[in-house]
Amino acid sequence: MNSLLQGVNLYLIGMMGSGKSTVGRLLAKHLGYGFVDTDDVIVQAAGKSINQLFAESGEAAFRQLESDVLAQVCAFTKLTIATGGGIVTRQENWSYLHHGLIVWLDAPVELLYSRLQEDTTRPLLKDVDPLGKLRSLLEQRQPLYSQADLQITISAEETPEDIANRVIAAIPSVLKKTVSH
Ligand SMILES: Nc1ncnc2c1ncn2[C@@H]1O[C@H](COP(=O)(O)OP(=O)(O)O)[C@@H](O)[C@H]1O
Ligand SMILES: O=C(O)C1=C[C@@H](OP(=O)(O)O)[C@@H](O)[C@H](O)C1
Repeated sequence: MNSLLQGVNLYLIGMMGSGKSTVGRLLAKHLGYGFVDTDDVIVQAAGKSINQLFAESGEAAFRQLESDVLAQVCAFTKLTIATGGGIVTRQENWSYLHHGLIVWLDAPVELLYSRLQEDTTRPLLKDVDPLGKLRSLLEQRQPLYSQADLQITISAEETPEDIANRVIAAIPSVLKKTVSH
């Protein structure tokens, strides 16, 4: 385990497609941590896909489930947690996120779009203009994502392993900052 983190959870935030689940799994392995994807927990608990939940119960109901899952996950330590892209939009979620170290995977919308073009599992992208939708979501959420402890700006050339290594390398500097505040 990364002794500097001392079991503190790592929360990955960022837009859909930024790589939270992919990089999160690698980070968990590197840190000797468990891995949780809040979307997966919601799907398992509800017995429905995210698309079904949005269609049948609406986004507000999904957001409530998301907050419930986050609250439960926070009770554990030694976890890397890939959150859903919209988790930052509820103020109450921030008190949970701040239990751990918050890492923002910041990827350009064009890269998100290229990764999610063929994807049918993100209900918010079922839009006549999915690229425009990604742009407007990022514009709304950027001030929220920027409240993360650590911002990792991602380029198209980087592999998930490169990004995970960069997060690990940056952790000591963030911990120092947190202590000196
Ligand atoms: N660094 C990367 N390079 C290439 N493809 C990636 C990278 N990170 C993620 N992907 C791909 O992009 C898509 C979205 O990644 P995912 O981890 O599900 O993002 P998120 O959890 O943030 O929505 C997946 O198909 C994944 O394989
Ligand atoms: O950005 C969002 O509001 C959402 C992102 C998705 O998670 P990922 O960021 O893991 O794709 C999922 O929670 C849902 O489709 C809503």
